[in-house]
Amino acid sequence: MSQEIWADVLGYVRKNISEVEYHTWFAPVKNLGVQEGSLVLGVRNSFAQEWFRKHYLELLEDALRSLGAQNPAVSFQVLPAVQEAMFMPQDAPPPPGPPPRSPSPAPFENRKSLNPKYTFENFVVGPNNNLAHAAALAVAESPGKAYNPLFIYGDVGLGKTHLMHAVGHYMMERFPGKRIEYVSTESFTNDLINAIRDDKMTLFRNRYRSVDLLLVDDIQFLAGKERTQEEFFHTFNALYENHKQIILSSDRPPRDIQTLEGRLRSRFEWGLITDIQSPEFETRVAILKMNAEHNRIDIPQDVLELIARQVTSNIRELEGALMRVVAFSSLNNVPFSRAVAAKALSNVFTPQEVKVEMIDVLRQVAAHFNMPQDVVRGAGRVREVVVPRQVAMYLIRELTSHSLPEIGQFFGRDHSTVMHAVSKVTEQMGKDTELTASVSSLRRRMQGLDEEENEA
Ligand SMILES: Nc1ncnc2c1ncn2[C@@H]1O[C@H](COP(=O)(O)OP(=O)(O)OP(=O)(O)O)[C@@H](O)[C@H]1O
Repeated sequence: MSQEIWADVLGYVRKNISEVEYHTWFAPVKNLGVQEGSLVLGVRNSFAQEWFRKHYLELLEDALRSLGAQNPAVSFQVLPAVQEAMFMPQDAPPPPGPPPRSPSPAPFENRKSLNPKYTFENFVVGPNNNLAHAAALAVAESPGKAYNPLFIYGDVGLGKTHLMHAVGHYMMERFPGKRIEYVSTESFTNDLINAIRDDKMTLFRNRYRSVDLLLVDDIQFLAGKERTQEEFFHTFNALYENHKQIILSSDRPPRDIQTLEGRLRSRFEWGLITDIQSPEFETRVAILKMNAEHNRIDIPQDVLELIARQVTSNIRELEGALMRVVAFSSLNNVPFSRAVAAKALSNVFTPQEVKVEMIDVLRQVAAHFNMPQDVVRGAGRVREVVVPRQVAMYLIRELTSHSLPEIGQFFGRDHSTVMHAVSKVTEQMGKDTELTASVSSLRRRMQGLDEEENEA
């Protein structure tokens, strides 16, 4: 997780200093993770340590602030000499900026590889995308036979590229040795331009016409490019006639792509056209959950739900929001809660008022005292149970607007029991240090970071 934070920090730094400075100082830094809210950076020697403290501390703190850290803290550690000697560039997190290019024969600089994350296993199926998913799976199982071409369209960030790559991965596993080419329409166009310029058209044609699976992203960008359309038309025909699979993605259906030649449009309609819509709430939560599990982040369901309510249309943004919340909580060293999530996202989205519910309080109190919720809410009369129950009643009274009888009902008691609990805890506050600490930490947790929120 701290790798994401570090990548964001580097992105920020890079925008604010020269390239030379960046490569001299920042490229060799090793991210040692976030410890107690402080970003720990490994540097090569004590000279570098001093230099960072003097020249870059503020910049790094600003970078953390931009990620939501309230009291940004950065510390430096000199790496042991051995580690330094072994400290090869590949140890460093991927630098921000364009992704490294995979080796490709000149003049085709634009060959892209499949993203390892974009597999069928990592794709959450919901009512918004189940047809596209089923079609992609069918194509992966019988390439060139099920639907050819498969045309997937939908708005930005909804999983079109993910599905295309999933077919690629599936085919690679099932049919090793098959040639798979993934290209954006822009890259296809650039390759064509380069091939024409360098007189390498035969190479270009061989490359695209000899594949078993051709994945072309953002085909809407063919609009208005006559020469590219012409070339793509021949590529398409060559592959189609040889029963090779073609999958195209676009932000709109073929009929809405302006200035697309009729013969291409009709070919795009030969196979199956399927769309992906914005995910509904449950699918968004499922996507967040899967993401969290993948990154081994233990984040409560209600926090995921809050994030899913904030970001409704674009899955890339949804994932970004989760990362923001995770970064925020780790940089400020506070546990996840709905209030923390709302705070982390308040710069990006309209702040949501987070109302504390009785059930939230019960859940947190039960977790704090390491006890099942039913027991806290139940009828037990031993002290181990009575204290947490009284604390829960006290905090509900303080943090929600429920009346005494309502709270009583929630616990299956009458209002006088609640009143007694509230005065009992009030009386003990300040005297019983353990209880005081428990109440304060629970309050903090439910209210977000600090007391000032109580007044808000
Ligand atoms: N159903 C899903 N389950 C899990 N992750 C998903 C799903 N749909 C999309 N994503 C994730 O959302 C992000 C954006 O998806 P992707 O890049 O495939 O979108 P796109 O539709 O191709 O967008 P663009 O039009 O910008 O190219 C990716 O990280 C992808 O893994």
